[in-house]
Amino acid sequence: MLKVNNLSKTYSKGNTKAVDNLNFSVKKGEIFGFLGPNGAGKTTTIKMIVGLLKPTDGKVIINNIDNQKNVLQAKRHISYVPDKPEVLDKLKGIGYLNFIADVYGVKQEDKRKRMEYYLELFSMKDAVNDVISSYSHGMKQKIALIGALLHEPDLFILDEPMVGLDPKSSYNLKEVMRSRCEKGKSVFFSTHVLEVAEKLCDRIAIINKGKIIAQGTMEELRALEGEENSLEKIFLELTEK
Ligand SMILES: Nc1ncnc2c1ncn2[C@@H]1O[C@H](COP(=O)(O)OP(=O)(O)OP(=O)(O)O)[C@@H](O)[C@H]1O
Repeated sequence: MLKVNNLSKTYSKGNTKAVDNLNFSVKKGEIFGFLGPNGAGKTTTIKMIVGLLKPTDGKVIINNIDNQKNVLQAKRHISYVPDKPEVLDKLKGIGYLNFIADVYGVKQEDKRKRMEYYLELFSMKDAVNDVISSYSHGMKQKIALIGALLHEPDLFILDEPMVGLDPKSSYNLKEVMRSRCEKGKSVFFSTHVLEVAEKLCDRIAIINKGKIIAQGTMEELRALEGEENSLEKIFLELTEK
């Protein structure tokens, strides 16, 4: 589903590599967690995966499509929700959702059913006719999430998705992530919430100072640092080395 090959990024302002030769892949039907301390390179990596930043080196392949050679085709397979979603403020929630569904060519009947389902799930039915500029941070995040789910992406990419969500919405989002994987779709997300990663992810990669320092299933990560260790302990031990 997603292959990241020798991916690097050096910002023109900085001398050091923000992302340094990353290699990993996300399989069909898998939830993949991307963990790392502040400034480790998570957002930079995600922006390269979704085609918002040009890599200095390396490749991103989405469903066998090189995202630098065929940006639009690659984008059809993904949805991305950034950590601070910038949804079109002047639109009403419903206008935004219709706009996104039309961009992706979602059929009317599918659009109606999916909107109804996700608006109910994320308690946004009452707010959908209000202007987005009147929404709270969490509500903006939820309308962005709903918009991102309308075209049933093969790969759902989320940067810090739990930040700003109330417990019920956070729980529901985790359920959505699980159900996407049961349908053979994939999820890639960054998080600082280690308990979420531990419970939810099939595989995890830990990035520190631009480099992946460990990746694998929870069992494989535990084998690196000791059988009994929680992800928190493994994370702290690996990132403080
Ligand atoms: N536009 C930019 N120009 C120059 N340097 C940048 C830019 N964006 C990020 N960086 C640098 O790249 C490195 C990685 O940043 P990035 O935002 O990818 O980290 P992150 O893991 O997402 O961090 P956080 O968890 O704090 O959000 C940092 O050293 C940061 O200062």
